[in-house]
Amino acid sequence: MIVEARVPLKLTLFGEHAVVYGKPAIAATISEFLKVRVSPSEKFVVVSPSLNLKGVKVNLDDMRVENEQVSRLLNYVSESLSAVGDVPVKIEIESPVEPSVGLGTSAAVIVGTISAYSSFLGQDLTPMEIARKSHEVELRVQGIGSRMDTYVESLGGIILFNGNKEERIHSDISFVSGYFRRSMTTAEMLKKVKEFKDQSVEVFSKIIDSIGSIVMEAKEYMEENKETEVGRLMYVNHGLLFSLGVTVPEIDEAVSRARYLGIKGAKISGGGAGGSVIMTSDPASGMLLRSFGAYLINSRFHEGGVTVSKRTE
Ligand SMILES: Nc1ncnc2c1ncn2[C@@H]1O[C@H](COP(=O)(O)OP(=O)(O)OP(=O)(O)O)[C@@H](O)[C@H]1O
Ligand SMILES: C[C@@](O)(CCO)CC(=O)[O-]
Ligand SMILES: [Mg+2]
Repeated sequence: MIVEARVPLKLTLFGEHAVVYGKPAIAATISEFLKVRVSPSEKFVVVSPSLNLKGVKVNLDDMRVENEQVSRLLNYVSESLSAVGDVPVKIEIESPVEPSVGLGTSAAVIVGTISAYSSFLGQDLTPMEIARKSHEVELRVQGIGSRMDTYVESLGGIILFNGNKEERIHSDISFVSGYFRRSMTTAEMLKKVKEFKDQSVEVFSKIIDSIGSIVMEAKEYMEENKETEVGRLMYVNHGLLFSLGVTVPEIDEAVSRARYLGIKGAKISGGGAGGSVIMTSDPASGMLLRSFGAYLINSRFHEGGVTVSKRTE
């Protein structure tokens, strides 16, 4: 039997980083999907072409990979497998984007592996059970992190995370999005933000309080389809992420240029240090992102979360 999980990637519309410290945030699943296939095997095997591994040392006695960097990269997969079972399987991961681009690829690998492997073993988990298990794994691997990415990709939709509640939002506002290469992973950026917090407790607290206020205001405007107001808050949210040290020059320049060109809103999206940028939908948005060398993605909202299909060989 082969089991395939199809996981929508996500955009963070508002509130990244502040959400890790208990503030609200809004994330949405989009029409780009990472697939995880599980099939029978005598040993655990992981195949993931988009990881683009170079310079890997292999122990030829048992063909074991001996490389700390590789084991770190595969941590999300291996921890997800051990959270579910110990029957050896082959895992194939097919991603539409490069790893670590601010689109919740880490969460997608976890949600996909947990969904497909549990279904392969005959355990039928509900979307909420998948979300909870996936969050535990992401937190274990990263050390710091909120439930936002794993939950939104398990449950699907545009979701406001507020305290311990998830609230679905409906909005007709659409965004254009692209990504740049990143200089560090979300896990590394989360440590940097934590250092900021430890160095300037009061300033940090005011910044994340402001981000929290932006999120709650943006939620109302999103539901009322007020694009101009949503866009204005995107620029403010971006400015606060700049203050936290999460942005990079190419994204700051693209966001600043977007404002100069009259695009209603633009901001970085996700963990930062490069990664994704979102802009309100405007013919100039796609052109601008392309001119800065971003890879455009399909950011149309997708309603559903992870889905699983089974077929016999
Ligand atoms: N195709 C893949 N195959 C295997 N592992 C992957 C794949 N894509 C991502 N990963 C894992 O996820 C890690 C990237 O996670 P990271 O949180 O930095 O990026 P992201 O989830 O895309 O961004 P964000 O958290 O900001 O949304 C990689 O280092 C790797 O361990
Ligand atoms: C930066 C962050 O807020 C979003 C990453 O997609 C991290 C998290 O919520 O765990
Ligand atoms: Mg991630």
